[in-house]
Amino acid sequence: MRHLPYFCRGQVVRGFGRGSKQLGIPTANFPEQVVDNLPADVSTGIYYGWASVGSGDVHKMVVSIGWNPYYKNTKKSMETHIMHTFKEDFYGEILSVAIVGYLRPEKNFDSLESLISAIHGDIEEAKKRLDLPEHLKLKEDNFFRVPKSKIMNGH
Ligand SMILES: Cc1cc2nc3c(=O)[nH]c(=O)nc-3n(C[C@H](O)[C@H](O)[C@H](O)COP(=O)(O)O)c2cc1C
Ligand SMILES: Nc1ncnc2c1ncn2[C@@H]1O[C@H](COP(=O)(O)OP(=O)(O)O)[C@@H](O)[C@H]1O
Ligand SMILES: [Mg+2]
Repeated sequence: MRHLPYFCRGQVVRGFGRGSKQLGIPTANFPEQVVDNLPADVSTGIYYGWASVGSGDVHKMVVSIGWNPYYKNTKKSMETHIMHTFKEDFYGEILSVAIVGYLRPEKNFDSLESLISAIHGDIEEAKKRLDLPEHLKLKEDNFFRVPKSKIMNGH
């Protein structure tokens, strides 16, 4: 993982519509170009880090990169679940993410319930690890400040 932390930004697009919301775990999907531009050594798997929507606050996140073996996708995807309750959907907005650590490879599961509980496990582990000082400092990275400073609002 030579490339971590890895910073990237992109527009939130519609996913495969399988409704991860039905699992209680919505994931904001990046467009194909963002996924195709990932460095070769950012392998598929489950990662954690920080994310912000537009010029909003920076929150903890988990991100899944790969082919979702449980669903046997044919196209590689990069999907971010943000540990925050948003008032509404944010399709079309710019999502900024800083991937700071790796959790595990993508896996297949015998049931939807076991996929869901694995993801909940990832979320808990990510929350813990992101409280480490080495990770907390990335929350304050200038990467997350740039979009804010560009918004002039007439002043
Ligand atoms: C933290 C996290 C871990 C995940 N792990 C796996 C996994 O191990 N195997 C898998 O097939 N899908 C995994 N997924 C992806 C889900 O299957 C995916 O979110 C679901 O297919 C819904 O996608 P949608 O955005 O197209 O609705 C993971 C997603 C997240 C957020
Ligand atoms: N905490 C959150 N993390 C990620 N996306 C969220 C969150 N809350 C609301 N959303 C919205 O839910 C959408 C993703 O839901 P999902 O069921 O995965 O649909 P899709 O298949 O279109 O990606 C995101 O694009 C975003 O607009
Ligand atoms: Mg999604």
